[in-house]
Formats: sequence, structure tokens, C-alpha cells
Amino acid sequence: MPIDRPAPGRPHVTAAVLAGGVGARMGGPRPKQLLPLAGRTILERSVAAFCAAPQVDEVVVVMVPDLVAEAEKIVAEGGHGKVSRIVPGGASRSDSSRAALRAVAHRGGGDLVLLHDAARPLVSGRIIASCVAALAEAGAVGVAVPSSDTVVEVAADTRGHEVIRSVPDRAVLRRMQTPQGFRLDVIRRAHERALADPGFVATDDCGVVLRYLPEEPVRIIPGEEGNIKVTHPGDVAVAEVLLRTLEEER
Ligand SMILES: Nc1ccn([C@@H]2O[C@H](COP(=O)(O)OP(=O)(O)OP(=O)(O)O)[C@@H](O)[C@H]2O)c(=O)n1
Ligand SMILES: C[C@](O)(CO)[C@H](O)COP(=O)(O)O
Repeated sequence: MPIDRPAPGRPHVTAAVLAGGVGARMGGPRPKQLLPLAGRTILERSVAAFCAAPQVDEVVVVMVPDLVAEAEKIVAEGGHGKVSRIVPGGASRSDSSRAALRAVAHRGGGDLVLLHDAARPLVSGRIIASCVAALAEAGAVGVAVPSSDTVVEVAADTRGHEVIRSVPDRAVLRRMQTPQGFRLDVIRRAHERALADPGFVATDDCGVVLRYLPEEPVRIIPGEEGNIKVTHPGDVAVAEVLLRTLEEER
């Protein structure tokens, strides 16, 4: 498939759509990224968002290994010409991020990668553009929104009841979203170091950089409440309402 070339002097930008999860919390016979959302699968909507972004040169899809052929069909039928590769994911989200990094192993360390949850199909062009723009200065960029709820840390008491242990200052708390963008040399080094740690666990890629490359600041840019992660039953209905609202606004 033809891949756009970046303008001379600017780094090549690959978006990796991570769709390697099984959707245990959603339940159902098939992973949630294959559920329809107003007529198109959640996976296709995520892929389409990055294909439509002028800042993105190429899209890689990381899919549940048994469903790679299905993802190929979705991409081919949708005519998403920026998709260059569809590769099998791993057992954890971090394994799937590493599969994406392997798929761009031929790219230079100064090129960029945006790692995105396929389960966030409502990501906006504004978020993608801001993420790429911030990478002109930062090696790692996360998208996040403030918390409108009070967030507490909990622990079990002596009888096993959950009790509050602390109430962190809400003003400094953010809820992380995706995409999370990186210069390739930064995210490669962070994941290499993480691989060497037998106690490694991470729920996102910015966390991998923070932990294993503490000298690299992770810049935060504003996300959007509408950039939800379809996680639990009921979230598809919420996403459909949000999608309708967004389409009416355009
Ligand atoms: N081994 C994995 C696990 C997750 N993901 C992707 O990472 C994103 C965020 O993960 P999550 O919402 O947790 O998806 P699942 O892992 O599928 O859900 P669950 O944890 O409920 O099983 C999703 O797009 C998911 O497909 C992935 O590519 N590979
Ligand atoms: C990356 C992420 O979407 C940021 O909020 C989130 O950490 C993914 O977590 P999950 O447990 O894989 O849903």
C-alpha cells in the first residue's frame, strides 16, 4: 500500500493502533474492538481517525493473533490506505506495544510513534495534532484530563474492609488517555530496560518511560472527556451518544 512521505526535515510519524486485547471486562464472544459503533467497528473507527490525520504518515495495527485476517479484511474493505502492517499482539498491553515497536524497527530513533488504544475510537484530530506538535520539543507525550471526582487511595483494614488510606490533591491528578506519543529512541530504550525487570508491570507506555527512563520528562497535553475507552458493557451505548453529538457539532 502507498505510504505518505513526511515533508523533508520532519520526522516520520507512525500511529500504532493497539487491538491485541481480549476485552475480558466487556465480556462477549469476541473482543470489543470488533463490536459495531454506529455501523463501523470500534477498530475501524480508531484506524480511520489516524488515517485522516495529516500529521500521521503511516498506521500499524496490532491485533489479537487469531484475528489478524479479520483486521486485514476490515482495513481493506474500509480503504484505509495509510495502514502498512497488521501484526499479532502479545499477552499484555505492553507486549502489544513492543510488537508495534518491532514493526517500526527500521525507523530512525528521531522518528515518532503514537501508541493508541483501539478501544478509544472517538479520539479527535485535535488530540492527534497536539500530540505530534508537542513531540517537536518533548521525547514523550501523554494525553490526560483532570479528574472531576475526588480520587482516593484505598487499603484493606484488619477485617478485610476497604478503607481510605489517603486523599491525594486532586489539582495534581490527571486521568491518562491515548494516544501516547514518543520519539522512537526514547520508547525503545524504556521498553528495553523494562524487559530486563522481572517485576515489570505497566498499564500504559508513559508509565514505562517514567519508571525506566526517569531522566526523560513526560509532557502532558489536554485530552478530552469524549475520548473514552470502551471498557465495560454500557460503554458502547455511551460512545454512540458521544459520536452522534460530535457528528452534530461538525
Ligand atoms: N494484550 C493486549 C491487551 C490490550 N491491548 C489493547 O490495549 C487497549 C487498552 O486495553 P483494555 O481496554 O484493557 O483492553 P482489553 O485488554 O481488551 O480489556 P480487558 O482488560 O477488559 O481484557 C485496547 O485497545 C486493547 O485491545 C492490546 O493491544 N494487547
Ligand atoms: C493506556 C490507558 O488507556 C490509559 O488510560 C490505560 O492505562 C489502559 O489500561 P487497561 O487496563 O489496559 O484498560
